[in-house]
Amino acid sequence: MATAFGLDKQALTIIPVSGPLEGRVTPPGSKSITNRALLLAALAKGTSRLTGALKSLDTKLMAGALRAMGVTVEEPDDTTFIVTSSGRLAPPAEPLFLGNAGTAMRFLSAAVTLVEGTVVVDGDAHMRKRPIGPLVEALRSLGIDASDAGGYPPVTVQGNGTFGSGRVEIDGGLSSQYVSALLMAAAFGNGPIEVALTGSEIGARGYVDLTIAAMRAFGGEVEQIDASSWRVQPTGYQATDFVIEPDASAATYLWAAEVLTGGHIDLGVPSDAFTQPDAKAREVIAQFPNLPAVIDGSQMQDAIPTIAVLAAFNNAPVRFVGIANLRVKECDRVAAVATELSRIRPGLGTEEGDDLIVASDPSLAGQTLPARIETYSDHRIAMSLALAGIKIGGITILDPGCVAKTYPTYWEALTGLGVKIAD
Ligand SMILES: O=C(O)C1=C[C@@H](OP(=O)(O)O)[C@@H](O)[C@H](O)C1
Ligand SMILES: C=C(OP(=O)(O)O)C(=O)O
Repeated sequence: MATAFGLDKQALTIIPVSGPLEGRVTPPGSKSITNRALLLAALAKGTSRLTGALKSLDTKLMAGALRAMGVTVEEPDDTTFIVTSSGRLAPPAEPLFLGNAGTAMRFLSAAVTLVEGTVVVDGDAHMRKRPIGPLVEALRSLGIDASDAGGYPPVTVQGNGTFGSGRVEIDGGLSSQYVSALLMAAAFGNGPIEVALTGSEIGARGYVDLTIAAMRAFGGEVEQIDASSWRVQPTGYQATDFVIEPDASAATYLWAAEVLTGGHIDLGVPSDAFTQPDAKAREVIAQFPNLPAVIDGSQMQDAIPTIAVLAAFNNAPVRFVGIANLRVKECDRVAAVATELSRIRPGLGTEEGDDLIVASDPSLAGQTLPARIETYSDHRIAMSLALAGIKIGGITILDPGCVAKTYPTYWEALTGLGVKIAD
């Protein structure tokens, strides 16, 4: 298959647009929902058909890991996975390699406890800097033989085919994915399992809601006991056909491109149809060029780089709060956004503690400010900073292929809207 536009280039330069961006772009399927559905389908006996799915690096890594554990994952077209499973995961011949896919790494670290045998769950050099200690501790508290490398991947699990029973506590402050991972595996307990948060903080709660909705779609029984605990019944999962909605985080770039250029981009899906947390960004983005002075990013974390770049063109400065865990995403996104905005104009982005402050300047639009943007292997840094290039001349995005993690056709989406991109 031909490489999607720009993925094989070392750098791309965005040519500013003079008018509004108009057109129709449907974002790819949700990464979060696709990787939940792939796992749940693999844990269900029978065949599940997942449509509207994302085909990207993160979902290919999840699918590859499931195949390595004996699950049949077919791909009849660009948006469908057909998953056929015995309902059990077989020991893989080699360590599972999950690149920098946080969902795959965290969800599988818990799910491989259902394998009878030893499984090593590993990622790339970036993933090996993303904490996983709280999840491994939680697994151990259930009596599971699990270890990590000083709180980071690789994770080694000696599974015995079940997930224990009783109550497991987890601090979801660094990542809500730990909570989602435990909830999904908990359907294989020896009895009901209660999953309880220890800290009051838990990234974006909306991701736990997505997990619960996906579990229920695959026949799981999970009830919320109170604001910080859930009970999962030992039902396992049932194969089903499942439709995946478009990715709300991907949509944020299109919503931002729309307001930045005063255009109209039809995503083919109404913004209130999304169930993912980042859909909350739509209301915030709609306030441009009068974004709030303080934006709490805790419930729409992946949208913050997008809104931060938009904020550079806002009428007044914006402080982003509640974003400490952006420091442990694909890269330290607080530092990366501050550094790269300031590469465009010194002082445009600054860090204050874990807050990010964007010193807005509407007159940036129309200027030529050559900058070679480092992307730190982080798709969201590439995709968000590219938005600056729609209004400012001379913006070059290095390693543009990193968008393949979640949005391989991103550059095509922009060119399809009329944005000119040079090698
Ligand atoms: O559960 C999920 O699908 C996700 C949860 C969030 O991560 P954390 O829970 O690590 O904050 C988000 O940033 C990530 O892109 C996807
Ligand atoms: C944080 C992200 O991904 P993950 O944690 O799934 O690697 C993201 O897609 O922005």
